[in-house]
Amino acid sequence: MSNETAIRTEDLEVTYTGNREVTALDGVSTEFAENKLTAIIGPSGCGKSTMLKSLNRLHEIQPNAEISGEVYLGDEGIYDTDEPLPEIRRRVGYVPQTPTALPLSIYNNVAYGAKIHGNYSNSELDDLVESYLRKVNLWDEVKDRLDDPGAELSTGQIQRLCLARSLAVEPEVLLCDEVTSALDPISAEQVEETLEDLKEEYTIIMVTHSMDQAKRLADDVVFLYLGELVETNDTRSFFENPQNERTQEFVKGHTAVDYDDEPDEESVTDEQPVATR
Ligand SMILES: Nc1ncnc2c1ncn2[C@@H]1O[C@H](COP(=O)(O)OP(=O)(O)OP(=O)(O)O)[C@@H](O)[C@H]1O
Repeated sequence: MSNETAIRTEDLEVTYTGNREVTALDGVSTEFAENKLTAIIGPSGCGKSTMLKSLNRLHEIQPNAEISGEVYLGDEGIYDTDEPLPEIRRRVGYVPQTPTALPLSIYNNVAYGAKIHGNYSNSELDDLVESYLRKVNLWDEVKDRLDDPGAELSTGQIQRLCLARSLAVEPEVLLCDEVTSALDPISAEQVEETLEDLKEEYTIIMVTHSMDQAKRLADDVVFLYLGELVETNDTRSFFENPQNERTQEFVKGHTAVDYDDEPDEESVTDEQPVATR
């Protein structure tokens, strides 16, 4: 992974306190390359969502989360900083698993963040909305109904609308949290195609439960197990030549699909083991 680093973690540790204390991330140091798509994978409960959310301090919404270590966006720490939290979250956007349209028109769903963060004329906003809807391959489907409520779109269209809304505030990094798992297969494929296009231009970090999706989409892979970083590599090396024994065991159940091939329904298994402590 020799590319420029967009964002990196240093000794990142997240503990959830409460009745049962859980160390969800245990001193993870890793880096995410610029203008690449990196998949965070691992068994259920291994800390994938915690890792993703700590990259823009979203886990702080949970009052029982304690964090140490640092996340560097370029050279700047996002924890030890005077930068306002909304600005950090603009710079590192987040697209959740469940697509939700704001209770606004399709147009204003895209323009919403830009209106808050920028100072655009009406015609500039028109151009911005069109360009981001085009980027997520949604423009042709909605150009004649921009004033309709965003919520009237299909779930898959709403997920692409959410991507457009996140991109319209010009983030440096985009976090995608299982963004296709709530979608039907056709919508999921459309969102995958959109991510495929976007990764040429954006730094995308994606949590996925699907090994096959990671193989299809990701340039690099980060593998977590019980809160620890086990292995990170470019996707082909990771799946074809895993170095760590735990990685070898993890990918063993998913090696029936050829790296470059489309998934074959009979051979695909997206089931993942559950990590045991
Ligand atoms: N708010 C919370 N309070 C207590 N424990 C939590 C909380 N959120 C997550 N955890 C625990 O932290 C660990 C990591 O959870 P996390 O959701 O990051 O894992 P994950 O790999 O994304 O899981 P999954 O694949 O099932 O979505 C798990 O043991 C989980 O039970």
